[in-house]
Amino acid sequence: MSATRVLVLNSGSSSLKYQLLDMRDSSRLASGLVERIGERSSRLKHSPLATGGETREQSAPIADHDAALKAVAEELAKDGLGLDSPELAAVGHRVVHGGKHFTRPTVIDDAVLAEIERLIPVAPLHNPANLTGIRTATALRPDLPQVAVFDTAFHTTMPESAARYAIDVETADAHRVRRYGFHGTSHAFVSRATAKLLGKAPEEVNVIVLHLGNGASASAVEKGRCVDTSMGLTPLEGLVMGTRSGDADPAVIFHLARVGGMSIDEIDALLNKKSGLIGLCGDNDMREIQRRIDEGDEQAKLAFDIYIHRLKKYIGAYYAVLGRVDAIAFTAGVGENAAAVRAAAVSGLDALGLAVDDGLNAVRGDGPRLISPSDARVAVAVVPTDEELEIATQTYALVKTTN
Ligand SMILES: Nc1ncnc2c1ncn2[C@@H]1O[C@H](COP(=O)(O)OP(=O)(O)O)[C@@H](O)[C@H]1O
Ligand SMILES: CC(=O)OP(=O)(O)O
Ligand SMILES: [Mg+2]
Repeated sequence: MSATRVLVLNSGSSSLKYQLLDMRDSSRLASGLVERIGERSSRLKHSPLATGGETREQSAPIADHDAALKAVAEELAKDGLGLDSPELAAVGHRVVHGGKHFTRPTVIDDAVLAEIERLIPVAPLHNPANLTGIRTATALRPDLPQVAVFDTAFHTTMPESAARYAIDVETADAHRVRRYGFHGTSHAFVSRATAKLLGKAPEEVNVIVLHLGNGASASAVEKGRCVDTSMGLTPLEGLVMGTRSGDADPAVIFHLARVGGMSIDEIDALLNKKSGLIGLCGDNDMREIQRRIDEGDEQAKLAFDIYIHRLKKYIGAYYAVLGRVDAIAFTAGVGENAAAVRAAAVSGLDALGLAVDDGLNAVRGDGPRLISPSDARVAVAVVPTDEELEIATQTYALVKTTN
């Protein structure tokens, strides 16, 4: 097969991230981002890496994900990398919710589309955007395989003891209420990269992965297989996130409805969009929170402390789930960049063999690196995630064999 390029689309609720890769050597030909889709201040940033050209930016209202992808296709075409290229082998789509049955990357057909659509109620921020990306890409290149790579796939190995909520089994099964987990492509990629950093095979190590981006989740990976993860039926459960509350007593919802007079939709928006760091201190960007803490802002400090407290609880919980831990890996925007978060998350955990070396932790770098003292019992590592590369790799492996 001569076509060796894969376009990867990662559609978020208000953003579209994309990369075009050549799978002969996994090199990036172009990458970019459309932000604030649906707002008046939308922005497209496109880096034509293959031509070595300057990054191009444009600000103009982009109404929805359909318009966003069409604008991206135009940018790619300017560099001779348009969707009409015969060198394009497939489009790989990040699909956030794949339910229980999609355990691997899947070529999208009508039945797959219908299933992704059926799952919208449990991924209302993500699956609609993913569907638009798929439909628009299909319209632009109907002959091309469109592949879905599911955030939930890596977590389908969780045992029932971790995947089930302790609620009435009949009701739960009737409505498919169970813990699915998300960010799986990242947890899979990072747990493998962590094993490699330790000079081991994935089957030889137990790793706790902390994916701390705007959305955040932890996972316990035993010998390469996920055995627990912090997100559940939806990406709302678990850690404190940029705008999501993470764990809260479910009775908070009844209370806000009965006593606070809020509707279910209002509570949904409150917990998903107006909680977490932004709800606690008005900022969801860890850089801004750290700047405010440095200036003595107590509200920002409390938000940080709540974020860290939750993170520590999950480290302890997954330590217990795994029994033996070889490494803890920090990844995504906060995990890769915020040294203060990493230091605070493991502080006081010496009895568990966990510590960071302040010098190593402060060093900024691009690749996977250890930040624990050389004699530490458990390795603590910073392992940059690359969801786009992982999606492209899985997509290309699938179309190479089916074409
Ligand atoms: N240099 C930095 N220091 C601290 N936090 C950072 C830094 N750069 C990015 N972040 C954090 O990373 C977040 C974005 O992470 P990312 O993994 O890109 O999220 P997402 O994929 O959910 O958009 C930002 O909201 C910010 O909190
Ligand atoms: C599932 C999820 O939370 O994704 P993101 O971090 O991209 O919002
Ligand atoms: Mg992300």
